[in-house]
Amino acid sequence: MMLVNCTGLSQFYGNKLALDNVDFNLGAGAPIALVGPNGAGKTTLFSLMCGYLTPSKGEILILGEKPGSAQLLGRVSALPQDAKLDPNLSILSQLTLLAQLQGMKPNAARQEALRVLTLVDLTEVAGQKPPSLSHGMSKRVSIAQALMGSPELVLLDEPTSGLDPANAKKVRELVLSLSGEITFIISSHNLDELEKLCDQVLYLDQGRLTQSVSLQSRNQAQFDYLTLTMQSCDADSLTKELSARTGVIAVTSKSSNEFVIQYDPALTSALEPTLFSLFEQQGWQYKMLLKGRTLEDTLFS
Ligand SMILES: Nc1ncnc2c1ncn2[C@@H]1O[C@H](COP(=O)(O)OP(=O)(O)OP(=O)(O)O)[C@@H](O)[C@H]1O
Repeated sequence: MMLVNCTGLSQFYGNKLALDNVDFNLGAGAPIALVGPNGAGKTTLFSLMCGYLTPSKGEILILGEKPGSAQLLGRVSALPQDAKLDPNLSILSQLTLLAQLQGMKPNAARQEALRVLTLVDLTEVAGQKPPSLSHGMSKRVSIAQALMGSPELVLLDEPTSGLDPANAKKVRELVLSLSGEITFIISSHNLDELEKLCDQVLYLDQGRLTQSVSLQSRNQAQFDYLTLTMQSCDADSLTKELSARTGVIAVTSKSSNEFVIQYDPALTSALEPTLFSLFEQQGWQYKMLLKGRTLEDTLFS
């Protein structure tokens, strides 16, 4: 069974069309990214998947059921963009209460609350109330809440916004470690992060689904890419020299020291050694050479 089926999905707020005839199907598996500029309709799509909104037109099914239906209780959960915790209850009490609302007995609910707090590395704040937590800690508590029970689908809206780099990394590691059991759909503006986590990317723009990119099939494409960052070089000479190498199809400069090289792997067995000897001949220093191209380049070039 598909995890999400979306057919002709449209959503109006009054006269404002926030989602425009969106169609896609998603299977269970590796994390899926939902990307798009501000106002593209990402939160609206999440709200429809959670059952907070009813579609104006079209249909959405999660695990074959209508979002919000009793059959999905405990199987789908979400970290909303502006998740709020109850300021008057300790973290442990409110997570325990939420676990009880999922049908657990008080003792089991408390154990479950402690289990998810351990996952986000926050057992030490179990007895504290939300106002004494930092923004990043509150965010991790909300992520813990989304992991309670055994959900099959977890929707994370901007899970690392406002987190420091170390905690953002912890959240990414947690998502990866759980992604064998849970399918995550992650909305974020951080393309570098999504690239590390996701195999598939849905790109929304002005309410329309304009691209659905599989990062795996991107790696099996006819042409390959290298992304090159130079320490020092003459950009025009470098572009000219690179373009003259066998198998190179195009060289695009992203900035004065960053270049994307598109090449045909059938015509050159290994381009990298050729590049290294070119740098040596010319006395150019490179900083970084990456196989492939970034998600940003894939979506916007
Ligand atoms: N409750 C609402 N009433 C009226 N218009 C709304 C409402 N919620 C969203 N919109 C509009 O619908 C469109 C899509 O909004 P949405 O919040 O889904 O976008 P988003 O992709 O999540 O944006 P962001 O990246 O800024 O969070 C926007 O034009 C927004 O102004």
